[in-house]
Amino acid sequence: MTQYPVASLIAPHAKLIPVLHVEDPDRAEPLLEALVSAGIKILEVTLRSACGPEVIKRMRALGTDAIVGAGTITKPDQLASVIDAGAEFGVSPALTPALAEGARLSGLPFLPGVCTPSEALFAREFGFFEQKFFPADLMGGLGWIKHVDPLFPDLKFCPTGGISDDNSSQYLALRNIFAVGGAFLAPRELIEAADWQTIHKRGKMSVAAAAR
Ligand SMILES: O=C(O)C(=O)C[C@H](O)[C@H](O)COP(=O)(O)O
Repeated sequence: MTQYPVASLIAPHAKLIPVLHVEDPDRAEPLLEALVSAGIKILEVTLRSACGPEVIKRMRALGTDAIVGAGTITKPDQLASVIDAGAEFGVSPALTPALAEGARLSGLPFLPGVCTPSEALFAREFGFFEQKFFPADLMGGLGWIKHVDPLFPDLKFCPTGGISDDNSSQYLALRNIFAVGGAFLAPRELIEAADWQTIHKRGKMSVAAAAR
């Protein structure tokens, strides 16, 4: 069965994926620099804002070794614009047959959102062995991940929703987790305030907390 790997894009030292909401494209460059210099090597620019593709394009143009993906993909017709912008992977909060088919045809490494065992199997049937578990905190957190591990040993998850420095290392200690994601790594308010120093400082603290 075909796989659309995201985990293989992620170096072993880069297991934190900031989920970014950016409303002003001019924030793209300093935001990327603040995160990369803190040790963050992969990030997800969401399509919650209309300028998401532009932010991705500007981040890619900087030529850092950070891996830049697109998040909040909910419709197949959004795939072309993020691929054009240079997104290296895509993430959805949930999955439909049309989105699964679109993602598969696009060839973009893709992380579909799931939150039940049935959804995990549905995504697997489309060839997605790496999945976003969202919203992790509301749907069972660590317990859910531990329950599904023996049932679906071929699946790996990136929990998102309610992840923080207080629990990231507990999630990352589990065999079937390849990364965790979250807005905590660069909250929207700090991006809007252009507070790059705080984003950088917190990023470094988060990298250290995840390695505990
Ligand atoms: O935007 C998307 O595509 C989503 O699926 C939702 C985000 O991943 C979560 O909202 C992040 O959760 P927090 O870190 O708890 O804020």
